[in-house]
Amino acid sequence: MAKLYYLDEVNNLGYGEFTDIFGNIVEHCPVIAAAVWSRRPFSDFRSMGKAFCDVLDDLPGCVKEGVLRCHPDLAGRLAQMDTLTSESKNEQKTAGLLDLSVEEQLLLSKNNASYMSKFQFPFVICARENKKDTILTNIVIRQENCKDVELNIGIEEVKKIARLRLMNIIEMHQSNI
Ligand SMILES: NC(=O)N[C@H]1NC(=O)NC1=O
Repeated sequence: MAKLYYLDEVNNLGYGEFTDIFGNIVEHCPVIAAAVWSRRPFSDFRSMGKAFCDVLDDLPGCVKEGVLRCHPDLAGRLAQMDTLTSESKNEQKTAGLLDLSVEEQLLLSKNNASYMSKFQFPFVICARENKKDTILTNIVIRQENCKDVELNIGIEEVKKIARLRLMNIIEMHQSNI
């Protein structure tokens, strides 16, 4: 089990250590953690989570697209090669995406490709808050949206993923130190 950090420890970290620890709160985007560092001290878990959300909200649209592009396709090539980050692998596993039937795999691959071709960024959804059936439904429905709407939905999903990843690293109980 990975070490859990108390907020008072987090508030005292230098930016190098902070970025090492929180660099994948947003998938493959350590620059977001490096920006969040300067928003310390955090009074509670909520304010730390909000700092990640605020940095994401402040990004221009083209960089938000870049953040989405740092996410792997669900049950895509990286999953098949077993080269996902440990966070993404656990999330995809929890949703049942690493255990698809041949038909489900083909359906998801086809929709990953058509979504990408329409929006030029991958379909992003918080896998831990969904199951494979809702993901397979959502990837079809969301292709009806326009690009601006999908960019916003994608970033909101990144925030949900970030909040759950943060919960795995931050000790929620008060430190007695
Ligand atoms: N494409 C996509 O949604 N990927 C992400 N979703 C999630 O919960 N973890 C991921 O890596």
